[in-house]
Amino acid sequence: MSSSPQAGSKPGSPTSTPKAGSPTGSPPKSGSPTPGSPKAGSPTPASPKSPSGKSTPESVKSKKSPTSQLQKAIGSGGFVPQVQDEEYYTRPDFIYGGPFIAVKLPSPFLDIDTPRLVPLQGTFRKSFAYYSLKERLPVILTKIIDYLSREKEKIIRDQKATEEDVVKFMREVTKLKNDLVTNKEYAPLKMKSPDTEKWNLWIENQDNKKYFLNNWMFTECYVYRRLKEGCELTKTLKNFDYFEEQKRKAFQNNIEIMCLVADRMADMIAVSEPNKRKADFVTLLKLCLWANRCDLSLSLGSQVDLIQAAKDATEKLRLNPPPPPPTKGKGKKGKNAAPAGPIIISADPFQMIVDLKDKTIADDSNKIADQVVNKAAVMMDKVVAAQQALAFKTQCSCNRLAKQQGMPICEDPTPKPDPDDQPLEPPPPPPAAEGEGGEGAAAKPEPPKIPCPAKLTVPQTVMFDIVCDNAGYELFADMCLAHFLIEQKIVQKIRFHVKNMPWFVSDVTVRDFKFLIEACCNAQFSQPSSTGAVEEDGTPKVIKSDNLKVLGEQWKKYADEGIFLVMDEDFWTYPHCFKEMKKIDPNLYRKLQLAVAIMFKGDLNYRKLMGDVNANPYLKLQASLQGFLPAPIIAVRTVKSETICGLPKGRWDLLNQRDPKWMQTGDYGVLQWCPKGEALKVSDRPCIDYCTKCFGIICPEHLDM
Ligand SMILES: O=P(O)(O)OC[C@@]1(O)O[C@H](CO)[C@@H](O)[C@@H]1O
Repeated sequence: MSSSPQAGSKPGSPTSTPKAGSPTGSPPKSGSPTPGSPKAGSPTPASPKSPSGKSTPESVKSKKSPTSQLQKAIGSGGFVPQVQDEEYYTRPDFIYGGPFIAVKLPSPFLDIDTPRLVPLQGTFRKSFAYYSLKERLPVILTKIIDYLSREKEKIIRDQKATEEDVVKFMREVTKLKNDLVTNKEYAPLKMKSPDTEKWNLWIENQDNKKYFLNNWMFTECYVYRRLKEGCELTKTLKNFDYFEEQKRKAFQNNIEIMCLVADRMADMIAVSEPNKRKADFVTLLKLCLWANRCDLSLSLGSQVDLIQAAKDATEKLRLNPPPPPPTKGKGKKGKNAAPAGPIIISADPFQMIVDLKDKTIADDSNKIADQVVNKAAVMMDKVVAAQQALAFKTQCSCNRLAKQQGMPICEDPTPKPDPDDQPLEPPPPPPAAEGEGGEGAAAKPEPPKIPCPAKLTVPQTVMFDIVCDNAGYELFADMCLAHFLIEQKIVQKIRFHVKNMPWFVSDVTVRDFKFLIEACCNAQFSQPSSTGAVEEDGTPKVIKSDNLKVLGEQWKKYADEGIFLVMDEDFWTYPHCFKEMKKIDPNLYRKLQLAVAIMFKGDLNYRKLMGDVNANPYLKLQASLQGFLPAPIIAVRTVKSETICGLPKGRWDLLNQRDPKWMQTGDYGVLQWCPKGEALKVSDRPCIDYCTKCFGIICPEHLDM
């Protein structure tokens, strides 16, 4: 039997998840034994090749014998189901009076790519989601188990942890991996943490609770949240970052590239005429784009060495040169021709930008540079005007707004002085200042003038936001852009949004942010160039970290002064796409509305912008955002999953013809711009601090707005 659906089977609606795999509509039953379940957790060497040429560990391969037994049972007509598919095919059913026999059930897995506008899911066996859940994520988990076992003593020493806790965490990861590869249902979180109830409710509300059969976004985020829970369940590993060692190595591996960039920064931040300033802005945007290749989750935790990667890419091009552009008409290159591309990819980060020009398949960088500068100038005028006119509304209205919303009014829990304890004689009034009322007039202390966040419609400073992706070189590149925007006086503050837990292997946490600044300050690198840079006399150039240290020192100052602000709001590690932010976290949405523009970095953020569906590649970015318009948006990402928008007509089809897996490699990039942002109005709900630090009298000061 073949489980492949009809080729032309209709995709679901953009919002509805297709009832995966159950043509009858009923969800497949679980709980029956899964033949040939892989032995979870056995740390494993790599083996079979993935679509992108990566290898898979032994422990996640389907075992030969059960699969071939199964193949016998179902006949050889269809594809051989993978381990986690099997329970749907052969559930032992008891026939009254007879033996247990295998019963064929319809498979929930479809042998197709993700249909257009349908959420990315492990259900679609030709998709990167399926491949990622089956091959990538188990390897990432196996590597944690390997690391815990290999470095146990060091972890105990560094984390001041007990051996018992390391073993406990290892067991949790092993169980998680086993649950994933055998496609179990999500287990609720057990450890009481501030977000536990929310997560358990979200799990409860999923139509399909199985790892492969629910939306890829939910499953992946859930796996990273469960990893964190593995640590929360211990006494001594609560703050342990199991990816930290990999992130630190990644920084070291790319230090030469960072030195090269730092050497150019002095020239870029110096006062310059508008054309040069624009060209530098564009260059830095592209640097940020290609730095997104340094993603340790795509490389399954293997180090991404950019110099080596450039050499590999050159070799790949040599073996598989791009076809020449079609000669249409007078031999002009058609607008949508498959890119011819260069034959050498330089390891020099600035040359790389030029070499990869044809791989930047949507490039709004010029528009971004122009419009961010213009919008920032307009905003600067408003901010200055509001400050001069003292136009910020400082009277707290939160009690009124709470009443209006039908919310309970919050009482200040700080104990009030007991009137019975008051001295009988009131203290004499302080002497009135000159000109301040008549004799005996008590000088009322002036309440501090703090703008009420619920009433802010103009930010207190001009801010540019970066929703960060990976630590190490990618964060370094983001900071270079931030530095440029500050030194060129385009904006006054940069808000870096990072994750509050170890996330997708290499995502930035607050600790990584601080580490990068410290590591730049302390860098001590001096080596002959490995990118082929030479002095005038032809001798290899010695690359040094002097300018990198200068950058580090400046960033430290910025961070101390609040000009660089790092924020790790919970929403970034929720399993939700951004179109849901306004409903789930209106305070964060409101904070973002105060930015002059928000740059979203990386593939995962891009997926969240697209609603994690296989988007229409020819629809404009603004329409693809499905209403998520807190401020003008810049999407910067190397393509590592099957969703994209805003391509010129025909481009997606051409790229697909050439290589159906082109969206999985990270070889292509987009720099896209949506200029529209929703205007910020006075809020109809109390401020973000209501009931914690604000009790309707004075709103606390906000440095992030
Ligand atoms: O966000 P990033 O670092 O650019 O990429 C993260 C990534 O490797 O992980 C995601 C999920 O596994 C994929 O979509 C993507 O390939």
